Amino acid sequence: SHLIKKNIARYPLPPGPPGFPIIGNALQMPLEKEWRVLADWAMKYGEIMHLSVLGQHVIVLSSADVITELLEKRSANYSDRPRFPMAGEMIGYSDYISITPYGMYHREGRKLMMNALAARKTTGISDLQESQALQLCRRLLDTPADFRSHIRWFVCSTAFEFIYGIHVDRFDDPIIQSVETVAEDFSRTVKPGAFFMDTFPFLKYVPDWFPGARFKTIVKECRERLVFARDTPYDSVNMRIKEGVATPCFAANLIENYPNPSPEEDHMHRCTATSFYISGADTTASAIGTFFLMMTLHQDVQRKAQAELDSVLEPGTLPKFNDRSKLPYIDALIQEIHRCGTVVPLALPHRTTQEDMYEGYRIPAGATVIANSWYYSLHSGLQERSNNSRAVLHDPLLYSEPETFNPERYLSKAADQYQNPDPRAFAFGYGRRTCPGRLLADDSMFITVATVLASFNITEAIGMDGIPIKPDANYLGGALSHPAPFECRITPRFPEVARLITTASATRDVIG
Ligand code: HEM
Repeated sequence: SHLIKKNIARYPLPPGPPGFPIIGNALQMPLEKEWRVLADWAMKYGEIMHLSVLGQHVIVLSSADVITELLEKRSANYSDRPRFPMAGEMIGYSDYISITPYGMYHREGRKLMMNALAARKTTGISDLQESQALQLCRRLLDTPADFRSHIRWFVCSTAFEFIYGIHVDRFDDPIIQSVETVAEDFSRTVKPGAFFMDTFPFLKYVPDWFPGARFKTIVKECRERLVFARDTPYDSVNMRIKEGVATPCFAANLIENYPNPSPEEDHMHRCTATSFYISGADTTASAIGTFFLMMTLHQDVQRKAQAELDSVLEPGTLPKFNDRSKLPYIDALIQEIHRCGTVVPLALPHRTTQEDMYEGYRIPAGATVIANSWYYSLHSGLQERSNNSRAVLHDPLLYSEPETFNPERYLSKAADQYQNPDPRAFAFGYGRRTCPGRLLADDSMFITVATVLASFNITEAIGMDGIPIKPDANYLGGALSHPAPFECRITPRFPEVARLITTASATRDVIG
């Protein structure tokens, strides 16, 4: 093996944009919407590229083939995460599944999550999602203009109820606000290069009083918020178990199944519970946000989806999970939402454990490996440019006219099985790091999309001047991408909607 290693060392690194001595491509790395620039570079340098950022090897993968080969087939070597000195070690996120190094701790945490989610149909999670979707509609009925905070309420309260058995009625509940901030902190600080700290790890040793050391204060605040969000709800479940009044939930199950945890186990359980929230709420909210945005922009798609619902549902009823197999257009719509509004455009960075070879190129050990899953831009200007860039969900070879929002592309698949692959195969990441919450997120999307479209029309908001406002479909964000704030008009499809929602939720409450 020594010989093989020596031989690999002779092979070149993959091609990439020329950098400067020492800092490499650091100055060329955009701080916003990196996926667009990386997609442009990929057109020039190919599906596997090498960048050097302050001595760190970064390998960018931009096609389904190379991603499948490396991140999936060779996943044993591509499943570590880069270290984030600030976010990971100083704030403490490295104990949470999404960026914890590959190994036992990671495997155990994932297993706990996957087991809990595999049983979702029988343990009441699906029932919870159905009733939460009705609550969401009731809120949309009462205060439609606040739809963005209703979406956030929906994902947060569903997560809280499932993890801690705590019912949260209001979005401005202090505990929800605190975990929301933690999720934002995470997205901001985990983005590679977002913070100088993670680019210049030695700054970790700068004393607090040093001018410009404000990041130390930020780290301290982030850390305190994280500890609060991790322990407050978990402790309350512990308390309720002692008092004999706990309701079934993920945390209560853990506490009951492991009656005498070691301090390490207890810490791991707390972090795993919080991981559901940190990784699951913001992501799902972004995808639901894209749903509202796309419905505002594409009335024809909305009409078709509603026509399908009307043809399948008994009059006077709202959708349930049982209806899903009869709603192929709704499923195609969800696929197109994942493609166009890619929530995690660059997945999360992976890291190689050992040196590797691919098509004559050397991939160093410890390299950061980024998969460019992104597709999307409705931006004028970028629309032309986007034809020249390359990334999986945006690859014209896979999805013809990738700029067009068109759910039908998935329905005519029989014509060519290699065209229009299900975007969920990319949108949830890759290999042994693929999103463990995928099916839960997919259920949330289905029940929200179906219930909202059965009940409401979503159209452009009307400005003060009486003219409809067309949202400009811009995306913002750190590691996660969100539709920029926009307005839309949400009106009941027919007069009995209010009664329908009330009756359906009342039936649910009785069953629950
Ligand atoms: C639309 C919703 C969602 C999207 C688009 C999404 C996407 C992703 C992506 C792209 C990754 C990175 C995979 C990789 O590194 O290759 C990921 C990781 C992860 N997601 Fe999700 N996710 C969503 C919802 C959820 C939900 C609901 C949960 C919780 C139940 C969740 C929990 C996680 C966790 C724990 C990880 C880290 C996995 C690991 O590092 O092993 N996600 N997700």
